[in-house]
Amino acid sequence: MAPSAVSSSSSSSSHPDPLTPPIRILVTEKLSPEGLALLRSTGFQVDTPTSPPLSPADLLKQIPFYHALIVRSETKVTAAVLQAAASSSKLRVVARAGVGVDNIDVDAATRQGVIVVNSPSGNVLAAAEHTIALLMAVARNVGAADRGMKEGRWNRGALVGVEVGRKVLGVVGMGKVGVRVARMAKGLGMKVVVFDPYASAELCREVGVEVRGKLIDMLPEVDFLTVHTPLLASTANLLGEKELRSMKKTARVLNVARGGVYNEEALLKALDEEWIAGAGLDVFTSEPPSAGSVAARLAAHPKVVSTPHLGASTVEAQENVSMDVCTQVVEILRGGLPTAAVNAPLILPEEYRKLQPFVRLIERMGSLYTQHFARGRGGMVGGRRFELVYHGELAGMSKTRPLFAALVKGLVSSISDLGGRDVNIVNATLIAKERGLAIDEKHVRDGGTVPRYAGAVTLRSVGTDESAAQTSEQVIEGYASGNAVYISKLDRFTANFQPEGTLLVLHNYDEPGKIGNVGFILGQHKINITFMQVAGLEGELGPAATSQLVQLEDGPVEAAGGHVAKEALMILGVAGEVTQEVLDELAKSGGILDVSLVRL
Ligand SMILES: NC(=O)C1=CN([C@@H]2O[C@H](COP(=O)(O)OP(=O)(O)OC[C@H]3O[C@@H](n4cnc5c(N)ncnc54)[C@H](O)[C@@H]3O)[C@@H](O)[C@H]2O)C=CC1
Ligand SMILES: O=C(O)C(=O)COP(=O)(O)O
Repeated sequence: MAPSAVSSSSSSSSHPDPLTPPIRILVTEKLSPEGLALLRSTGFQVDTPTSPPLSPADLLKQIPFYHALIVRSETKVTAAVLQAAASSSKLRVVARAGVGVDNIDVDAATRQGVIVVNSPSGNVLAAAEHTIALLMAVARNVGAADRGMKEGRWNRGALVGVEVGRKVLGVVGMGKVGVRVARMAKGLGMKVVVFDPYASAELCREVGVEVRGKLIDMLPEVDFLTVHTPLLASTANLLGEKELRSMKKTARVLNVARGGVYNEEALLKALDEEWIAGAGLDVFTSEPPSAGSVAARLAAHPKVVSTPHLGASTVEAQENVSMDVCTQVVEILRGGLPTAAVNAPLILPEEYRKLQPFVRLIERMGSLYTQHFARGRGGMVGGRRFELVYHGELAGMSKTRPLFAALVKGLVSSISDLGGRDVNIVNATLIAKERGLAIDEKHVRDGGTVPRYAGAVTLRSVGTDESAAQTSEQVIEGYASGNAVYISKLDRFTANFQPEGTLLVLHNYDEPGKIGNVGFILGQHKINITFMQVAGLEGELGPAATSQLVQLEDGPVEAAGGHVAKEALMILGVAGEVTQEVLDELAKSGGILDVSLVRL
């Protein structure tokens, strides 16, 4: 059923599509025709906005019918919208034809596995130019002069302005827009000072701006102030009463970023009480400002030049953003990768059913590696060479990027924070490089040592460092059966356990009484054992077993009963708090070689 508040069109497809047609795309705001034509040329059904636009209630009703949603700044893609979309599991992507994604609940989208993409630079020149337009308009009272002329007044005396050349412009946020504004302002003969705690010092030097360490210290020196930060919890109300009071009475402020970066009530007061001289505002906390709101009073204020969120509204910018996001939507709906994902996942929706168990398996193998081999045994993850060997059905797959990303994620996420970044398909290669992880992928069609499973993986690691400990080979093997994943080999031991929850891996001599001792220690600490498995040496029953005996100095170990002790791994699933004290007690218990605690 076609939605009532939108018109639709489609054309036949020349490309195979992984989703079941008809593939439907909802565009809720005006988008340049170039992008729409691209969508239609792929055979997708594109529903474009009609007048009046979809209400929030209508959007909730319509969204379950769509695979993609394309918006600009007016549509609020709330958690409720994403929840409604989840009812049909169709929605793959929300595309923002522009920069700011503050109107999209990105976390909720991530939780639902919906990719959010934007056009990170398609409209930044337009936004910068609009900032300069407002700068000049505010300096020369262009708005009031135009209004007066249209109303038949010739009031030159009341419209004397100020020059911008040789004045100081303060820029808050030296990102893509901020840098362009700074360059243009320099071209106008202004001195530019900037505040951006995350800006590159080199870039600032290159643009020729002076960096200030504290916003509050910069404010008293500026004649004009412009903000170019995203709207985040940390930038909301960045400019409040205290900040505005610290400025010159002749200063003028600009906002082509987002309503709310200046506290609107404080700004209104600053204008009314003449703490500052004027403002140029393109954005407001509610758009359009609701009648009687502070935003509406600001827009109507005689000292304000206001525009209705026109920063990105140029023919060129709209063509850019339209093509940027429509190209990405097509790519995602065909199972490919976006170029500007705001929340890139580890795995794309299209690949989900087939790859998901292996992504989970490999992520857990990576995490098990780090916690068992590297952390548990004082080794390292960085500086090692890893080999991911795909067997069985996986050997025939060419698109293994999510598996590579899953390994990087598993290896690094349990040991350190990623500087605020989560590993995903877009950044995995970069993060691996930063961490010094060399990862090779191999496809082995003969099934290797695990031929009985439909899809199995071997993770092998060799140190690139000179020391013996770092060069030794370490191996983990695993396989997926249905949705469940299993570890079938850990180091030299043949196992069969699900890598889940909290695990204790004890490397020990396989001799009587060991299990009882371990159980006793855990019991004393009120730790429950949820499962237990003893993993023997690989090929234990065959001739290889004898060569795997533990060598301590001169010869094989004599166990308590006088027989030769062999090594084993005891793998325990546990529930309860495993403290360092517990680990130390276990490690000291007779016959235990080492213990590692693994949380998966
Ligand atoms: N009015 C309009 O039509 C348009 C508005 N925009 C708005 O402009 C914003 C900026 O766009 P871009 O320059 O492309 O973003 P960007 O991400 O390239 O730059 C943002 C800059 O803000 C800085 N920043 C973040 N928190 C800060 C803080 N607390 N104090 C100082 N600096 C901080 C960042 O370090 C970064 O350099 C967008 O998020 C969007 O909201 C963008 C395009 C059009
Ligand atoms: O790209 C941005 O962040 C903008 O603010 C542009 O908004 P718009 O697409 O014109 O509604």
